[in-house]
Amino acid sequence: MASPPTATLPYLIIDFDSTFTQVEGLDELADIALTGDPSRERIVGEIRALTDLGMSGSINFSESLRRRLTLLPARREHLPLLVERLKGKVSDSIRRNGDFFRQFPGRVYIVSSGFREFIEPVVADFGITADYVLANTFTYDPEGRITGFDPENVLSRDGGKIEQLRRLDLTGDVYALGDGYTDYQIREAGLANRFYAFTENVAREAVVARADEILPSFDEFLYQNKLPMSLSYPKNRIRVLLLENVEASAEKLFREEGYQVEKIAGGLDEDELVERIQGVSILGIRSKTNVTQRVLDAANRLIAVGAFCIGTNQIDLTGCMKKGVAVFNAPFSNTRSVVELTLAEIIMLARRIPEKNPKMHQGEWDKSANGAFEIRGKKLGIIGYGNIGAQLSVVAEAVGLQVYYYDVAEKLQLGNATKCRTLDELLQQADIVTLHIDGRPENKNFIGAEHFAQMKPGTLFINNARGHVVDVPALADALRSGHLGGAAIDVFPHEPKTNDESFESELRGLPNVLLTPHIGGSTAEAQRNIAHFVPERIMDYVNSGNTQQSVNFPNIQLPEQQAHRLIHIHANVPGVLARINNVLATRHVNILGQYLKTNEHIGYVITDIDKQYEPELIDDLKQVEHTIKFRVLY
Ligand SMILES: NC(=O)C1=CN([C@@H]2O[C@H](COP(=O)(O)OP(=O)(O)OC[C@H]3O[C@@H](n4cnc5c(N)ncnc54)[C@H](O)[C@@H]3O)[C@@H](O)[C@H]2O)C=CC1
Ligand SMILES: O=C(O)CCC(=O)C(=O)O
Repeated sequence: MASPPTATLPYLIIDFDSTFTQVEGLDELADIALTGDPSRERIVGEIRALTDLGMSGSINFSESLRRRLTLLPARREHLPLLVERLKGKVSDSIRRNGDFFRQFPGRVYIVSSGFREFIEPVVADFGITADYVLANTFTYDPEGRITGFDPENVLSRDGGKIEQLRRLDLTGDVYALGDGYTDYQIREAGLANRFYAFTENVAREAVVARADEILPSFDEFLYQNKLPMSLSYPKNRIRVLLLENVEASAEKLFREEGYQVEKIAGGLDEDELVERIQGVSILGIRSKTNVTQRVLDAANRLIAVGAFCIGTNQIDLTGCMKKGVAVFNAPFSNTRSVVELTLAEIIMLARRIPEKNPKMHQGEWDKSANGAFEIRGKKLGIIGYGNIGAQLSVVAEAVGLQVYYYDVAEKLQLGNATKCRTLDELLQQADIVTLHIDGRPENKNFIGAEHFAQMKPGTLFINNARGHVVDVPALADALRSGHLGGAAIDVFPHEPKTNDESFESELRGLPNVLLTPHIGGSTAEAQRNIAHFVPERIMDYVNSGNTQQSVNFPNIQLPEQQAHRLIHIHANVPGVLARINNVLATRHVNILGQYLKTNEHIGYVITDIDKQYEPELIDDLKQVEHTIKFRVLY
């Protein structure tokens, strides 16, 4: 059996407000009762502040409760609405582990200073019956208005939870879980062996400081106590490191799933990353951080790298693969942004705006048509007809450019675009040359002096792809000599790691040259798209093993998981699958489904098996020769 033993569960005393649910019941009740009332925000705010003072131990609990209820204009008919709302706000990790509560009837008590009227129906969905809910009760006037609380109920008093626990007189181990000071007091009074500060929704300093353990999620409690849980590993133990100012929603998405996230504004150089990578399971970068073999050697827990951009040339993809690290990028999230910038640059260069704009700022009025032309009917040469090149082709035709393109790969010709069989053919006829090739190492200095020489005099040149694909000194020469009519460059072989570093390049100060700080993909839309796309791919990989869209792993889109899933990454040598299946057969494991895909370096096998298996199976599988990484998903 994979599931740990269940007999020895201690009694769990779990708080309700901000622990079982994400919110405080009375705050929500006030919010419902005051719908449409102009003073709603103020009163709810005052109630929240009083809740906080009571929970952190700053004022007496009974005073906090009394003052809140005085402010609360709620009625009996608001309660069903509150229950509905609270059912949707059960803490994520509690909801995830609903089966745990159903498995242990009689061992879990909800002890709360909140009110039975809304607690009972919420916890009933988890198999916790009314007998195991210890909470306050409201009092009402004849019209159904809530007037206060039953003063006879022990939980309405200061020290109420302690007294309630005394009366319960539980024998054996008792663990208290909650976010409030009164939950800690149960332990302080010697009525619980341990107090766990539950911080998934709120972390109160005074409470956390006194806890035996801090629980960022209920998964962590189950994991620490070797109790059956819905996840194979608590997410709060998985560290995510996000560099280079990745847009905020990425952090939010990871945090919502319970991951531990650290963010750094700039990029890190190799030495810095080597130091920071220890213990990190998921690394998020953009174009400036290099994931080298040295970084991979220092990475002891890395399972995935997210490139929050298109390019992945900054990552040693093969090195990652051989270490069982899956890499994901956002292959089209900023495509349109680069296309729009390129089109704008074509027009700006054609009108010599890079020269005219600074003059205007210096008070110089230089009205002339010299060297300025319309783009209509001009020949645009696109080198690299991938996602960006092809989309630019469509947009450029719409504004009257004649498109010529060159690509090493066979590409679908869009609209009226003309395919060039060789690079020379394109260079010799284009009025504007724009680069959209990828940054693979073989493309280093792809465009050099001999290519600039082949371009027509006055050609405009654009590089929004990667800095190292152009020989920059040769470009500077071609601009200085006046052979090129202008250039727009967004990417450079050496880019500052942060906005605090200065930008050095021999392109600075050259005429009709538009320089931008690698902002082709830096739009709100692109960053938002990327910040969703990449975390979703990575979390799907962590949760289900799905490698669809990975840039270095064999792509497998897996069906929904059946029972337990074994994820095995191994060196692609003959016989590994046979060995895996041999182990499964020897341990009499029933296979429900199996999926295998390989590439030149690794094999990726996913096996769905019945939940019932001997725990030794896992060690056996880890020991299969040529295993790189192995994990189990529940
Ligand atoms: N400036 C910025 O902020 C951004 C830059 N980029 C860069 O733009 C470039 C293009 O991106 P996508 O179109 O999404 O990539 P893609 O992979 O879809 O297209 C690249 C195309 O270039 C072709 N190619 C590669 N080497 C070539 C060569 N030597 N000669 C001719 N064709 C060659 C490939 O066959 C492919 O069709 C990448 O380098 C990417 O990193 C992407 C997004 C933002
Ligand atoms: O915005 C970034 O960080 C990099 C954009 C880029 O070059 C890419 O997506 O490949």
